[in-house]
Amino acid sequence: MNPYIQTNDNPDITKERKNASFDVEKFSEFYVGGKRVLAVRREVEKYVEDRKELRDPIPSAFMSREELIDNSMRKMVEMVSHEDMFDITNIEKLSYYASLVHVREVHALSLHYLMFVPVIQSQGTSEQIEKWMTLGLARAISGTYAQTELGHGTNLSKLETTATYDSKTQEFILNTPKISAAKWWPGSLGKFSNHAVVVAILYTNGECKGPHPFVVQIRDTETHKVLPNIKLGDIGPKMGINASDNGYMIFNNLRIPRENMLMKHSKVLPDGKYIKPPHSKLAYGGMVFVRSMMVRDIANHLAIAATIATRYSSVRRQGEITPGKPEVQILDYQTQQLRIFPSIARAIAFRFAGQELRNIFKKVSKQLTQGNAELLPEIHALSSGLKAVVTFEVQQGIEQCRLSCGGHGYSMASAFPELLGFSCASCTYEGDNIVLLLQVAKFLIKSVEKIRSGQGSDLAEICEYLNRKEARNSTLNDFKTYTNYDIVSDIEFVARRQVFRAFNKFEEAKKTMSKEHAWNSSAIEFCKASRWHVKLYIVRNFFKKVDQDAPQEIRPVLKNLARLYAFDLIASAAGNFMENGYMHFEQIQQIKNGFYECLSILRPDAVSVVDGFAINEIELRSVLGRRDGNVYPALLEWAQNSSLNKKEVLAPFEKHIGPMMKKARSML
Ligand SMILES: CC/C=C\C/C=C\C/C=C\C/C=C\C/C=C\CCCC(=O)SCCNC(=O)CCNC(=O)[C@H](O)C(C)(C)COP(=O)(O)OP(=O)(O)OC[C@H]1O[C@@H](n2cnc3c(N)ncnc32)[C@H](O)[C@@H]1OP(=O)(O)O
Ligand SMILES: Cc1cc2nc3c(=O)[nH]c(=O)nc-3n(C[C@H](O)[C@H](O)[C@H](O)COP(=O)(O)OP(=O)(O)OC[C@H]3O[C@@H](n4cnc5c(N)ncnc54)[C@H](O)[C@@H]3O)c2cc1C
Repeated sequence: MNPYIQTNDNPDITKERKNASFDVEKFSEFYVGGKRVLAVRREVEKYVEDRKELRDPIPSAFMSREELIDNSMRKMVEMVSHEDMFDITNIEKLSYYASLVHVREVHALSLHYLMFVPVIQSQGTSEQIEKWMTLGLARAISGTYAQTELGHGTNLSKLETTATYDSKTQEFILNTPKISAAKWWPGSLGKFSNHAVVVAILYTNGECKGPHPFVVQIRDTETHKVLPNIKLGDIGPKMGINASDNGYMIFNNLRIPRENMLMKHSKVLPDGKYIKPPHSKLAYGGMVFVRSMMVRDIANHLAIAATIATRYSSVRRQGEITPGKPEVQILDYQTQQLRIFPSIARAIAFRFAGQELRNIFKKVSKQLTQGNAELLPEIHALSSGLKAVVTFEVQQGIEQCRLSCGGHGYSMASAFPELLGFSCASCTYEGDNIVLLLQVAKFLIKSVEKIRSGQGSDLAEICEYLNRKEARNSTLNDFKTYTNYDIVSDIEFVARRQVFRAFNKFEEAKKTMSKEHAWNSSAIEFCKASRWHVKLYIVRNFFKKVDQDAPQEIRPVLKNLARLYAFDLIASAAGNFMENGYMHFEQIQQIKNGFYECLSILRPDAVSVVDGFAINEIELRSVLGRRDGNVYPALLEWAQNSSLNKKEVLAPFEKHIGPMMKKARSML
């Protein structure tokens, strides 16, 4: 029994659902992470559906910025008051609940829960955790994470906000020495947070010790007025995420107690003596945490976009394939499938990679709490790489899905503008993608150095392919007999060659210039190497998940999607595979044929696969993607929310165009 089939739905979409070759419910269970997870999601959905107060009174597209903020804050306070749902001991349930209430908004406590509280928890001493976490978890205070400045975001060592220790008073003096040092961008800083973890350059006993985190109260907890020696404000409207008051902050020699420096890893003793952390980058742990959370979350945005585009394309009829026959569903066009189906496959590939990353992150966090930072570089490289590759491809995929919906895709009713606004931001926040790819490259360099110095057996598992023996040619003969193992081996070959190419270029360049200039002159090759390394990880993980974990009933549909993903990857980088004859022209043709076959195998199942993503209507928030496929009446109804439709003749007409035309008529 397919729960998506209901009476009064658009007949085309119903027909699609009836033709599915697999059990949608089984697919959903596997996709979301198990039967129990799906049941919890349904329980949360019902809960939110039944409570009007947790929902938007009108579509958010029709709200002004003030209304957006008011509505978001109202929902946030309502959301947290339902303690059975907002249960911080059950992060899966809580984050799904929050995503249904807030959809694609960053609300006033997003940064509080995502960065302020976790950073205190991971970087604070037990006394600091006791003090700030108790207040934070009770929501007696609300905090944000203020690191980026007007002049510096990426290059943390050159941040300019200073925290100078005064041993006489046992205080830090926070200061913004010049305009470029103003904090700029932190979410919820502009108007709502009353505390912040501020990252500032520490000076003690006259020595600079680099960036460190400090807990700073920035507004009065009773009056909410900005505290003396601080200037705060909103930075203005952005491409998206406008319910959030991203803000600026300027300090004028603000004094805070010594106890406000988060001192789990590095410490400043009362006399100003500095104690180094066990690993110099432990203070960056908050960013690693968010990057590890982002991957699965942003993959879901691509799943949403693909759902909208697929459902809409199944009910939209335009043009003919056979002359004289009725207009076809646009999903039948092969070019439409090219625009949408790779996004369906990627959404799944990225979700599985995000799930795996979260599992690894949990393992590393446990080790870190026991003082073991051995796996920190590995998780930093993996989370940086996945964040960079996934956010970029999600953003590109959403745009392809938008284009596939023609004019209606451009309307806010489609949800694409807000999906795009969010995904564009995710390419930048938590580290610009290029910068993060270069971080991955540093990790790859170390692996190659190990191989070259005869320590190839000592590589992280994720880099073991770098030490495999070179094959001279791809063994691909016919795509039908091209096994998952062969596909991975061929992608490994290209990834390995690119990593060594970048490394060799770097080594060569170092002979004639400084290491830093050599690095810059090899950076494009290194970014390519990092991308291949990450994409290889994603493909391998996708196949592993399908071959080892997927239930038998849904394995064929998932296997087709995994192959579609891999064939697309190879076909769109054919040059890399053909270089030096590793693959020849006919083999690339085989890959393309395989890709075309994957598209046509997916076609009759496409609607059911996106149904299988189990995305609730509230989270979808799209007229084009609605489950019942009744798009046209819904678009007309949606447009009635426009304030322009409230009056028949608008004042600007009476004021400007009306008189102009009247005058023109009188002169004829
Ligand atoms: C409860 C919630 C539930 C669900 C939510 C789910 C999902 C969330 C989804 C959405 C989010 C929604 C809302 C949030 C919205 C916005 C939030 C945005 C917040 C921010 O943007 S905060 C600011 C982020 N800023 C950055 O990321 C800056 C990027 N820069 C850097 O990371 C670093 O500066 C650097 C890595 C580029 C360089 O650092 P450096 O100057 O110190 O460099 P060095 O050359 O000295 O050292 C490099 C050396 O160090 C290693 N290294 C670097 N970082 C790390 C690390 N983190 N861990 C370990 N090692 C690290 C690096 O590899 C080099 O090593 P080497 O040995 O020297 O080669
Ligand atoms: C919506 C949104 C929310 C945000 N929220 C927060 C927040 O809550 N708290 C917070 O502290 N910050 C926040 N930020 C800031 C964000 O983290 C930074 O914008 C981001 O880290 C990039 O830094 P930047 O803006 O200084 O870019 P820059 O570092 O100036 O980068 C600009 C360009 O220069 C290139 N570049 C820079 N350095 C290098 C290099 N070493 N090698 C090669 N190329 C380089 C980059 O690739 C990029 O193309 C937010 C940003 C956005 C958009």
